[in-house]
Amino acid sequence: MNKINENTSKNYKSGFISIIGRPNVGKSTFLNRVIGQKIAIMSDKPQTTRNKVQGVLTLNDAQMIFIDTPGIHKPKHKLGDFMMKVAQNTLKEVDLVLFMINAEEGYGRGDEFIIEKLKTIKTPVFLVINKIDQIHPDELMPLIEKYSSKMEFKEVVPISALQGNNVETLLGQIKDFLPEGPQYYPADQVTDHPERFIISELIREKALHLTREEIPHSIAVVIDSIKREGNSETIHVMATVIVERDSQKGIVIGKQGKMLKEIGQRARLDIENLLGSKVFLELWVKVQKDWRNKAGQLRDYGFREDEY
Ligand SMILES: Nc1nc2c(ncn2[C@@H]2O[C@H](COP(=O)(O)OP(=O)(O)OP(=O)(O)O)[C@@H](O)[C@H]2O)c(=O)[nH]1
Repeated sequence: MNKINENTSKNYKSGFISIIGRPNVGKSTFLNRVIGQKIAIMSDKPQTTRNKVQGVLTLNDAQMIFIDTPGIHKPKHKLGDFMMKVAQNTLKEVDLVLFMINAEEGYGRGDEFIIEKLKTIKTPVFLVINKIDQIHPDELMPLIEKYSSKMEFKEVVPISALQGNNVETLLGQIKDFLPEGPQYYPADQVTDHPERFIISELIREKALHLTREEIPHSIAVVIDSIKREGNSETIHVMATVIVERDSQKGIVIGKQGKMLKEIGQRARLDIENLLGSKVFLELWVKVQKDWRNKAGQLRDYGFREDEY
C-alpha cells in the first residue's frame, strides 16, 4: 500500500513549484519532459493551459510538485482577470517560482508585466531560459544580463525543454533549493489533474445511464492510471468501477461482458474528446461493500489498486 508521507526521513526535500511565463514559452513541454508523460495539454496555440496542472516528480531524496499556471498576461476580459488572480495567489504560496522565458523572443512587454508581478511577492524565483536550441550561444549572455538587471533571480538556468539540454541540471538546482519536507504524494502519482476526476465522472455517468439506474448511487469509479506509452498516439486509461454487491457487479458486466463493453465504448468517445487524443480504456469491476464511507478518499484519488 502506498502511504502518503511514508518518506519523512531527515534530508528528504519537497516543495511546490510554479512555472510561469508568457504563452508558448514551453511550460507544458518542460513539465511533460520532467514528469515523462503527456499530462499537460501541449499546443502551438497560446493559452491552452487553462487548468492548474500538478505534475509530481518523486525521486529517492526529493519530491517536486509542479504547478503549471496559465500564462500570466495583461487581462483583456473578466475571465483573464480571474485567471490572473488565481495565478498570482498561487505564486505567493509556492516554495519556488520558475519564470520561463523564450530565448528566441527576448525581453518584451509580456515579461515586463510578469516581472512587475514577481516583484510584489517574496517567493524566490529562478529564471529559466528555454529554447536555447534556437539561438547562438553568444546571444545568451546579453539575455541573462538584460533580465538580471530587472530583478534578482536565485538561479539563471538556460535549457531546451524540447531537446532536454540542461533539464537535469535545473532539476538538481531545484532540489538543492527546496526545504526539507515530507513526501506529499505516493511515489507513483504523477498528477492530480482535474481531468482524472472528469474522466471518472464520464465513466460513472455511462454506467448509470446504461444500467438504467438500476444501481443508483452504488457506483464509484476510480481512475487507476492515465498513461501515454512512449511517443504513442494513444493514451491508456485504466479505471475500476466499484459497486456494493455481487449482484450489481453482474449487472455492470452484463451478459458475456456486453454491458461493460458498451459503457467502455461510450465513455471512451467522451474521454477522447476531452483529451484530444486516441484512448484505450481498460475497465475493471470490483465489489467493495463500504466504498461510500470512503467517498472523500475516492475523490482525492488516494484510493488505489492495492488498497482494495
Ligand atoms: N525549439 C524549441 N521549441 C520548444 C521548446 N520548448 C517548447 N517548444 C515549442 O514551443 C511551443 C509551445 O510549447 P508549450 O509547451 O505548449 O508552451 P506553454 O508555455 O505551455 O504554452 P501555454 O500553454 O500557451 O502557456 C510548442 O510548439 C513546443 O514544441 C524548446 O526548448 N525548443
